Amino acid sequence: MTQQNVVVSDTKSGINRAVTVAQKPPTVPGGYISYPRSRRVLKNLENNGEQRINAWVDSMRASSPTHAKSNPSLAEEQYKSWILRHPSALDMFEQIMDASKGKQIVMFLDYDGTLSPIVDDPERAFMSNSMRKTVRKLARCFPTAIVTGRCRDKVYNFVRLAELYYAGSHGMDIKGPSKNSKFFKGKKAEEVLFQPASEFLPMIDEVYQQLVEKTKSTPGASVENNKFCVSVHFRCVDEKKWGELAQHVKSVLKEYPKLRLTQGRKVLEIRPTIKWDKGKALEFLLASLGFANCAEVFPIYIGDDKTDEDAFKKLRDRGQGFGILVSKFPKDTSASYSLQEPNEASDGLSSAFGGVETS
Ligand SMILES: O=P(O)(O)OC[C@H]1O[C@H](O[C@H]2O[C@H](CO)[C@@H](O)[C@H](O)[C@H]2O)[C@H](O)[C@@H](O)[C@@H]1O
Repeated sequence: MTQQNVVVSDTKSGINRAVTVAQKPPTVPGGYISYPRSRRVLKNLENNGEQRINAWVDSMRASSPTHAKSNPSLAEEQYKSWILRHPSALDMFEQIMDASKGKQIVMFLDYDGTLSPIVDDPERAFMSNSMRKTVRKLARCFPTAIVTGRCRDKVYNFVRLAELYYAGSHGMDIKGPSKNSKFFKGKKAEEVLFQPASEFLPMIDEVYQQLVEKTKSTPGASVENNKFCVSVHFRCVDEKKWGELAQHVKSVLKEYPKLRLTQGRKVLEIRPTIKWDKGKALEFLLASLGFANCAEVFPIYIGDDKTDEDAFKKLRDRGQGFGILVSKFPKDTSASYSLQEPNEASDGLSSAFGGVETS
């Protein structure tokens, strides 16, 4: 990423600033466990071509709950051993609170699959009122950010809380709350707008149009324009057609070496090749809040899919705070803890932080 691509009102936040590891992760059972992660970034399609697309389709099949259900006893065994390594955040509440004592908690929340349940129609992934209440409560206590693959405006329309930070398009579109946020008053934090991929906008629009055209012939496929990235949805496509749809995506992308593919839940996401992801967005937001080199911060990131792993990993590398993966099924993850579903996340957050005194 070059300096001229950056639009940032907080020049002190240091996008490229090194962050020191100031503290060890909490030593509770199931704390940071290092797992070899399957490669999820399908980069440079021209070179990696066929095999990678096939590997992605295979991995999507393998991680589909339908396949887990085909061998329930094996699935149960695997889950038991996984949950020992990634215990429920609800059960570990006291340990988590102990580890965060005396530190400033900063909350990072993914949207789809974390704050809202996964549904077939991405336009109808609404957040419940009780979840909104919980997030509002959280934001009164801690700086809170939504970090999502969605376009920032769209996710704002779902969440409708002005007091939050929003990092849309996988962190390529970050906007902070207005200056009257309580976390700005007399503090180091500054208002922020950050769009490191703005030069890609025309290219993304072009690719979006082409993908819409190319995928028309695949029943159930849909394409979503997330401003700095594009999602091609597989959820409503017959599994037998996944390979074909992935080939369509590949055929469009081969003309755009400056774009790359990542994988989410039954979705392929097309985004600029800049070195930016949810982990970098987390780091950027911490720096914007004045916590770049601070040992007294305790970031908590809750997310459900592969793109959230960059943030989980960032926390592990910083040795601060922890990640919570929302999943009913065992997944290779750098998160420390787990929650089963968005409802659990709502209940957990509400009971965990509902009574916490604001600083
Ligand atoms: O980073 P996230 O907030 O998790 O966003 C990632 C993608 O989420 C959305 O897709 C997912 O949720 C849809 C609605 O429940 C579901 O239909 C789809 O299968 C999931 O992949 C969103 O529509 C995508 O654009 C985001 O990239």
